[in-house]
Amino acid sequence: MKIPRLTDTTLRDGDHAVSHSYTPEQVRAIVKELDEAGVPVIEVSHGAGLNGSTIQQGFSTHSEFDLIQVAVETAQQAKIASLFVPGIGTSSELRKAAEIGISVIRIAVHCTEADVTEQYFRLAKELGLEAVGFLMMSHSQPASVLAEQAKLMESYGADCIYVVDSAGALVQSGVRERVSALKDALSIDVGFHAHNNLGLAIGNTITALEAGADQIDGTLRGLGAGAGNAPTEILVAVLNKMNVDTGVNLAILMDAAEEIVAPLMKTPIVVDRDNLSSGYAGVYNSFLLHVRHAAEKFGVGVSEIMEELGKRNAVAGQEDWILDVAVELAEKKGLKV
Ligand SMILES: C[C@H](O)CC(=O)C(=O)O
Ligand SMILES: [Mn+2]
Repeated sequence: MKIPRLTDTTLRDGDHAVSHSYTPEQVRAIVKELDEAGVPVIEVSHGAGLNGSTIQQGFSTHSEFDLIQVAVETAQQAKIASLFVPGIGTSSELRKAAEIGISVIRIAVHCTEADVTEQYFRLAKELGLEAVGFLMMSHSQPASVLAEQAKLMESYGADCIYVVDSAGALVQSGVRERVSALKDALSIDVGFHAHNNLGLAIGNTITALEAGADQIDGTLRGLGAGAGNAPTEILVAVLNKMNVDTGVNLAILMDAAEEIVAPLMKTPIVVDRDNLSSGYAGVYNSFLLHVRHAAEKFGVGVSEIMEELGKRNAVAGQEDWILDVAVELAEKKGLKV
């Protein structure tokens, strides 16, 4: 197995889990440790990507550009990345992040919408950025469709394409099929981004590497949307045991996870009924907190809402469906709405 490039997204995927409340001091502390540990890429931005601080996606406590600035100033060796979702972010935010000093932009779309990314890949290359394609909700399409979408992004100038298990819905055979299909179709790197809704984030990430993935994601303590991601410190420990030396210092990661990130978590990230029902139904992890609020407001179950959203194949940007489903379920039960 080749040595993968590791991206830590505690300060982006984890932003969902802390309800977009990261402070400059927290960003400085986490970047310092990840950088000293030798993590090559650190992703920092609103959980929904640049310009994500909105009523729909959740307002940030601090300007993401201030947080990105802190990260760029703190990192000595690590590249700083940001996420970009067309339709949430615009070219001006992409330019601003490049001016601040990010080196990598990860352009994320639903896995059938690659065609809307062309202008942003072109702009990213014009700005001298490494450009990574993020095919979100990759469980929802067969490997052949993902390969077609990935080839489109490659033609636009992408340097790597990720299979993104946004719902944590993939089992290992599904990971293997998708990563292998992209490896066969592309001449650029392939990555994998896991969520842990079925308790498979580590296993799926190792399966992705065995299928040829070149890049993988993790978050300290697994701090990410919903059921969280593959914990970076566990990934490095497992890879060490497999004699795959990422060059990342495990002890520093373990201390950072234990002493900096864990205290930020209001509740530990576990695969509870909410997260399991979400992954089982194939619902986007960043819907979780919105679904919990709607379930409480209308007196219906989280898992009931998740099951219905899964049936409707809700995708990023359709957070408004959460309220519709909650109201319909409450009305069916004869509850006051
Ligand atoms: C915008 C999403 O949070 C990107 C991501 O991390 C995922 O789809 O998973
Ligand atoms: Mn994610």
